[in-house]
Amino acid sequence: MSSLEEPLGLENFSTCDGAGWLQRFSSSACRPRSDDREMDNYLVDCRECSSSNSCNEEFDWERKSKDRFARKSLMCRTSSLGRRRTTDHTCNTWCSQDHYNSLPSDGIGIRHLVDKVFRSMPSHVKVVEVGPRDGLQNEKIIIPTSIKIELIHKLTYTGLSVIEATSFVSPKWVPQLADAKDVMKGIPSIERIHFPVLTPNIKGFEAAIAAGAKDIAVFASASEAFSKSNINCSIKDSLGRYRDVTKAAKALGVPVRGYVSCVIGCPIEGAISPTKVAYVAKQLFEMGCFEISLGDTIGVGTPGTVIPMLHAVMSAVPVEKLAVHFHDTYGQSLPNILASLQMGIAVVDSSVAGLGGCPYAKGASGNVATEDVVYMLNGLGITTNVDLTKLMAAGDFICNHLGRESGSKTAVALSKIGASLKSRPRRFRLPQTPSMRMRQQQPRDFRCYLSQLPSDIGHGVRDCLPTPSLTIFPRCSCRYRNATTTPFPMAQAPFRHTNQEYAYSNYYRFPGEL
Ligand SMILES: CC(C)(COP(=O)([O-])OP(=O)([O-])OC[C@H]1O[C@@H](n2cnc3c(N)ncnc32)[C@H](O)[C@@H]1OP(=O)([O-])[O-])[C@@H](O)C(=O)NCCC(=O)NCCSC(=O)C[C@@](C)(O)CC(=O)[O-]
Repeated sequence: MSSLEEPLGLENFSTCDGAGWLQRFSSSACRPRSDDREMDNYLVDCRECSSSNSCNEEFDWERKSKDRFARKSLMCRTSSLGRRRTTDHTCNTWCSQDHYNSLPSDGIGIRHLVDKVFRSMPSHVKVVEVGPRDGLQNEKIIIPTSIKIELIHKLTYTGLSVIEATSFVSPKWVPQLADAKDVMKGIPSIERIHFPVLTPNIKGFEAAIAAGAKDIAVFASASEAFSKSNINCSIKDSLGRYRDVTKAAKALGVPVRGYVSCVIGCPIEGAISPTKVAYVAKQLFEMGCFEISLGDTIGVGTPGTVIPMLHAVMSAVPVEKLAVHFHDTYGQSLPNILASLQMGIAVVDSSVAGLGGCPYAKGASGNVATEDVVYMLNGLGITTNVDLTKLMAAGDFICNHLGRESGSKTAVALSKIGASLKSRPRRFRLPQTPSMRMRQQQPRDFRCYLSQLPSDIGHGVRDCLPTPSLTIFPRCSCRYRNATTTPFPMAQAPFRHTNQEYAYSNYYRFPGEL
């Protein structure tokens, strides 16, 4: 038995039916037993401590940070209009990275406080967007290729550096992604963004390369039963196939990402041993995958089961090569991500608007929503380079098409706040000039300004450069014309509330005469 296969003592989960289902994945076995005196004493101590004055010192930092927070939001609500940031930004203030850059005056920032509590958190997290692939693969009604391409385009404006585009799998198995080749044709060529595609075998790999893929991913499972139902072969056979794929990819200099699915539980087998996960992850890593994404495919994990799994995998694969991929079936994704970050993981997979589910994992809900991940990371002062407003616009787009509400709590909450702010009278004064006209003589500034506009509108205007003019009229309506004065289709549409604010806050920053 190799060291990888040595038991960690966690694989003896009992298998049970019905109500026992949840227990199969819980870590209740790790909780203190009621007869554990030491633990009882500890709990009593904590309770006393939290209600006694003697502990004031320990909790002082917490109170101070609350005070600062309250002061800051008050400042935001009352600050005058001549400043760069407009006042009415309650929701933006909460969720933007800027909030964490403007630290409290005594120099102790939120990031510092976060560091004190969560010691080994990364300062930057790479968010891997899997919405166009994992998010859409389970949709029953076939989504037009043009919509998939448009979604990818919208995601490219958000700052994401990895957007998983599609899969080159059998169309009989996943009909939704039968248009993989056509999707690839519509993907923009942007240096800084990677668009990996899933390939289950050498046939898929060849098709992906022929379609122009520059990054690929292979997907194995830690569950024997799931491997058979998902890719119709055993774990051993799948690893054999992936060796061929990684070899072929290496010859072409194509980077390969490896997935391990069912890292906590399997819809057929139940709980999965961390040692099995570590074994499959190690195999993928050794065959040349540059990153291993650990997928809780059916979303049954909690920090209590995720931590031991990560612990086992980290003994086989360096932590900087690991990513986590959570589905949100039981609402545990964010705590699981937080636990993973604390263990040093700095790559998180997620899906815009929480789209998703695996066709071969019944009951698996969507991936954790990218908006929720970015909101949490912003809150922790961890950078992602992802623009939440643009992300929400991409989420709105696909949700409108699918005719359903976003699966992101952040997106739902922020759009509700946006809607209620819209109905309130505006607090800020408009600029002195009744209209601002930016002409071509300032092409650089103009472009810079446009790049800050909401992506769908900014993109359209950029298309008609170098001869556009842009006029922002009071009352926050925005119109575009090109040189031939053809009205731009988006021109008539007034900005949505959040976008209005966005445009105005940037207006104050815009250099040059207006
Ligand atoms: C692996 C196979 C192809 C085996 O499928 P199979 O039926 O065993 O394969 P086969 O070799 O017997 O071929 C059957 C037919 O499929 C064709 N074929 C064979 N390969 C390909 C290919 N690459 N692309 C297109 N066509 C292909 C092949 O040419 C043949 O066509 P026919 O002669 O009948 O006309 C199939 O089982 C399959 O496509 N499975 C993919 C299922 C899938 O995509 N599942 C969702 C992935 S999500 C996941 O795994 C979890 C993850 C990654 O998201 C992480 C997480 O959430 O935790």
